[in-house]
Amino acid sequence: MDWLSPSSHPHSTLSQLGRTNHLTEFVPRMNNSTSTTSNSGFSCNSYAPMTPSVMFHSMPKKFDDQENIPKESVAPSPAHSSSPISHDKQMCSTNGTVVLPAYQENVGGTTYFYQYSTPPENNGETIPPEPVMSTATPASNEYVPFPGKSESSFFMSEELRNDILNRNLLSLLQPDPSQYPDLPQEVDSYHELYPLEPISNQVLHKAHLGYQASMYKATHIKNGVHYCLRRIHGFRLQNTKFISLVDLWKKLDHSNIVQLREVFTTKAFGDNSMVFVYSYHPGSETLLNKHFSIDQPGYHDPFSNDKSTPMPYSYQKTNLLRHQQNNKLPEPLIWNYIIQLTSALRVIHSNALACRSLDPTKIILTSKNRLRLSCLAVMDVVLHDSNSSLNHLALIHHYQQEDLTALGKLVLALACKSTVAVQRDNISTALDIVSRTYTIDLRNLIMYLLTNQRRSVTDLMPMIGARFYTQLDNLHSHVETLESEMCKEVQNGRLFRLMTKLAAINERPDFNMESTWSETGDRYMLKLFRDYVFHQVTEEGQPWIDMAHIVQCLNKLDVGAPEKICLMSRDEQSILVVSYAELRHCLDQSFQELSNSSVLQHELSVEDKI
Ligand SMILES: Nc1ncnc2c1ncn2[C@@H]1O[C@H](COP(=O)(O)OP(=O)(O)OP(=O)(O)O)[C@@H](O)[C@H]1O
Repeated sequence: MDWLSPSSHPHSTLSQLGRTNHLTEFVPRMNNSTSTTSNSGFSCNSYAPMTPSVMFHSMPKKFDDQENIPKESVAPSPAHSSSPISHDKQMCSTNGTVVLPAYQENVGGTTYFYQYSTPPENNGETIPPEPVMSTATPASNEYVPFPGKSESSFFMSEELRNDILNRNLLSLLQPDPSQYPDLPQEVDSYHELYPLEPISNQVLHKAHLGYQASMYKATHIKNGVHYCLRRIHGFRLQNTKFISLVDLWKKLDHSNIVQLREVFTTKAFGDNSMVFVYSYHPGSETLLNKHFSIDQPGYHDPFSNDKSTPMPYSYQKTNLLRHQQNNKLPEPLIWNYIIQLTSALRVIHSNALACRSLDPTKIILTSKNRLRLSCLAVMDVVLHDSNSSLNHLALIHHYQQEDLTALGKLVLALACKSTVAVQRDNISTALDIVSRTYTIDLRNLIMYLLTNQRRSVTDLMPMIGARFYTQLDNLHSHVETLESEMCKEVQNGRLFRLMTKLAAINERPDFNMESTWSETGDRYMLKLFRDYVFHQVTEEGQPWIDMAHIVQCLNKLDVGAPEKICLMSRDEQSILVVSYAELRHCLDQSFQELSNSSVLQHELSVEDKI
């Protein structure tokens, strides 16, 4: 550490400086003498008297950027003289680094210490004070802000950020007790139930299961993780033979499947309910809602024409085709869904299970068209037929074939943007429309799935063909984008830890009953550094906030760069020339001191290691 003091005697030691009347604010640590051995090769204790009116500005560019050095600060003046400290051409080496000789300059009573950025070429005694204000690293290391650099480039993209924040928000939603007075406080190991859809009072609302069902977000009491509960109302358990199937489902972990966590019965809702617990994917919407919802502006099912005004068939078909041309889903999106659906079915079928609920209401989508099957195991439990004469394997094969038929209908419905298109009467028209508006491959896939022959999900792979590569490529690109976004946040996390340490130390009112702890020694330097980083002002005294400066300084502190900066006390009575390496050392020591005394010592020391 090199430091300049306005009113101390040259060549006095640090301890002497600590005692000087003019330096009431700054009390350097005695044991800093080793760390203050400057690796610049000149005496860290050198200083010269100056008047408080020294032309020092805390604007970093004035010290970092030679181009921007204020002329009045360095221009020769009557009070301006320079005197080399070291005329020795031989360079000093500290900690293995070669350091250049330094010289000092007196500007208006303040002594500045400079270091040559290149070795002096002449053998002369006096080294001219040419590269002025170079107290630090070579200019090539300097941050030069370029106009196009916006603050957002320090953080993840707005779109991704909003997506994550939105999902966090949804995860944290709490129910309003007055709105849902009947909701139990606790259901088995879960609490904070929040309905994911309006609770219907119509008993047969969920007729496809034969039972009423409702969905809730809930929090696990012990681990705080959010889950999705699917409650089947009024379900009386007849036997427990399905348990082996539930165990198989629980083991199924796949990116296109909402994982089943557990199944239990409960009377917490005031009836006999069966509850299926799944992973929670905030912000999901069903495939039905996304592509077939009449709530969407401009959507109407082209196949559901007004039966009261019958029209000629040819007219209907022309209308359908016209509608299709304007509203059809892009074919790559349909193949994207097909790949994800077949991927899920493939893993389900290969585990001797069947989905049995391949329906647009039971497929959920999250951002970037991520698709998941969301209602697995429910059919196996609710419609479990323990008296069936067919053996289990034969039943599963039968259900798997039904899955493939359901897949064919689903793809046809997507291609026609109509759930009515898959009704028996409409299928041939729908297929005709698909042939006219999509590739033959899509039609062949649908035809294959809707035939009565024995089919297998693996047979679909050749039909998908090279589209797998496109999908894979898109995924890789997406992963790379996310990784680069994450990189920024990793850097931000690193700086956050650094700032946490700084904030824990700076202006600490008392530590171990020592009221001046944070105002003295290492901590005082850190306080001045905090001002240097965050409290810059312009010459007119206006706040000067530059994210690039803040990030750059913190990064240099983090790596302990050898570069030196000038820190000035607020009363302009003390100026320190100190390297980031020394500041880093101060930070580590001070934080160590704090964490050693902390009641949460363990956590802090873990944090410190990061
Ligand atoms: N695992 C999950 N995580 C988050 N949200 C989910 C999850 N599963 C379903 N949802 C959401 O819960 C809501 C209700 O889902 P559900 O499966 O009951 O669909 P639905 O359209 O209401 O079907 P139904 O016609 O059977 O009522 C939907 O908005 C869906 O997006």
